[in-house]
Amino acid sequence: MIEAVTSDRIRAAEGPLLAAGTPLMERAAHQVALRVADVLRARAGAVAGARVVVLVGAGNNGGDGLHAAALLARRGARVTAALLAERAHAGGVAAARAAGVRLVASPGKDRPSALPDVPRAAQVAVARESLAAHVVVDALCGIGARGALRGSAARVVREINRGRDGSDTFVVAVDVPSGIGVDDGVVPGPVLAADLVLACGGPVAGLLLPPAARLAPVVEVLDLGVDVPDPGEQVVRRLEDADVRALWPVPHATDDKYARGVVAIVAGSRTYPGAGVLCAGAAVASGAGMVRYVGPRRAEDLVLAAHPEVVPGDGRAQAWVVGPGLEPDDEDAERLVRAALGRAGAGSEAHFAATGVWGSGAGATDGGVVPVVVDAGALALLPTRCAPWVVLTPHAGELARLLTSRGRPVSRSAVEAAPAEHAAEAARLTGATILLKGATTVVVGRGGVLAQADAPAWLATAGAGDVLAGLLGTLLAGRAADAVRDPALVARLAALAALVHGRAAHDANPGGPVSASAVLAQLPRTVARLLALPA
Ligand SMILES: NC(=O)C1=CN([C@@H]2O[C@H](COP(=O)(O)OP(=O)(O)OC[C@H]3O[C@@H](n4cnc5c(N)ncnc54)[C@H](O)[C@@H]3O)[C@@H](O)[C@H]2O)[C@@H](O)CC1
Ligand SMILES: Nc1ncnc2c1ncn2[C@@H]1O[C@H](COP(=O)(O)OP(=O)(O)O)[C@@H](O)[C@H]1O
Ligand SMILES: [K+]
Repeated sequence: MIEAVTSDRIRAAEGPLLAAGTPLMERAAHQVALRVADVLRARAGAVAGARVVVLVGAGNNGGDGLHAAALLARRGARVTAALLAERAHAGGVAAARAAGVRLVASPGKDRPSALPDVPRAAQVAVARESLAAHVVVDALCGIGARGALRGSAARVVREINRGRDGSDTFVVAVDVPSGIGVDDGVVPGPVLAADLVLACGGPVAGLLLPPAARLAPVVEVLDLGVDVPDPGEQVVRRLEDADVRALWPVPHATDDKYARGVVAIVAGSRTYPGAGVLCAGAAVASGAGMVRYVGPRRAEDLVLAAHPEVVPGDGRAQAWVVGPGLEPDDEDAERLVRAALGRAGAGSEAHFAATGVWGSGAGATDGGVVPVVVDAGALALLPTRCAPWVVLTPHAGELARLLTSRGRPVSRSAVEAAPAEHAAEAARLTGATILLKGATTVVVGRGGVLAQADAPAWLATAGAGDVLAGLLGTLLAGRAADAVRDPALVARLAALAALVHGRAAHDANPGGPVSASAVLAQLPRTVARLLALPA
């Protein structure tokens, strides 16, 4: 599991070390130079003679970049450092100059009036040189960044981005891709997408959160000897493949189908029967003890034809999945959804306030409270407050509608610009655990925030969400008693579903298109592969 914290935690952890004179910048620069050298060897054959451009900002992030530039120049790389702010780290400039780094001082705020035409030309020259380099090091700003990139830095990044399509420039970002919201993952202006991020001491939350996460697909942590104390809930987590085994409900030798967990599904309609087929199929394929299906006759016939192990009709279950492919104004479906939501229990928060525990967990196996996954059409049927083992699985448009219906009018694009913030708002307003789908899926529940970026973009295809809902139903049914006792587990299981869903999409056809049915068919093998990994 990767844990990322807010930037103030990193600063607090670094403070005492810096006060004691620990050379953190030298350590960071040394490790950045080592990793850039690895990349240069892979891309240019050798460090000596390889071309590197370091984009340097005003603060210590720029200092890291300049010291790394000096180390690379001493190993024979041809390094240009472009100073793109009105000042630069003095020690770093001296080290770079002494090592033979070519320093390009962009005309910053202090110079434009003297040299009216040069700024633009200099910016274009730096961008051109960057696009021709073997590696560009982004050391414009790190955790000290506030708001969108400004000034020359912003203009050079825009210029590079304009030429980047079709160029194979490899960008190494020091600490973060400069200009992302380091704590909230927003992308308020131009940012250079990184191929590799070298996080100094520990990753900040913004690296894992959408939309910034897509600009930081590979994050490596540089060990600077900085110990970040337990951040409590001020943390963003990402499950990794090695976490699957500890969380997955693997059957015991003595289990029967009921002990393993029954999932009941209310999905599919006369108009959208396929949603029922995909959702029920995913619950079967991910290993439910038994799957029940309740829906209109045509959908039921199709579900049973595709998955004869599904049991038609209502009945006891350890988890419910409601909503995929339901039609609005279908009174039968609405009644079933409300009944399922009723089984999750609404008075749970009062119980928690009175006792300090969420539930006994007993209900999950004796017909009492059970987890419920609420997707698509059922999102409009929520009670005022939900228990945290109710998991809502909206995409951005559905979350916008949900928030708007609760008196927080917001557009889909606003949700997409700040997914974690809006998911947290929905969790506060409803009490439920929120799984907000997207290229990076964000889960907000008790115990904090998780962000998973495991899926190829090919997964953005009709029906993929129905598969995810069925898969999550199986996980919640398999661990229903634990989930009701410990709602932090609910959020982890939701993130686990997103991880396995994304991996199955990849495994089904690496690098190429996948259908929702192909993801479903791949689930058993992907689960087996992940369970075989060492924890
Ligand atoms: N605290 C430390 O001594 C260490 C810090 N390290 C590095 O130092 C970084 C933090 O350094 P700083 O606190 O100096 O801050 P940064 O270097 O991250 O950024 C602050 C500087 O960037 C400018 N800036 C802020 N927002 C900007 C924007 N939107 N557009 C353009 N310029 C902007 C500010 O004017 C300021 O000069 C870390 O991210 C890490 O890379 C590492 O060297 C390890 C040790
Ligand atoms: N760009 C993307 N990259 C990777 N996965 C994506 C991307 N966009 C969406 N997804 C995933 O694809 C699935 C789409 O689900 P959803 O929108 O509910 O589709 P449907 O309602 O048709 O089933 C979700 O799991 C989502 O996280
Ligand atoms: K940076």
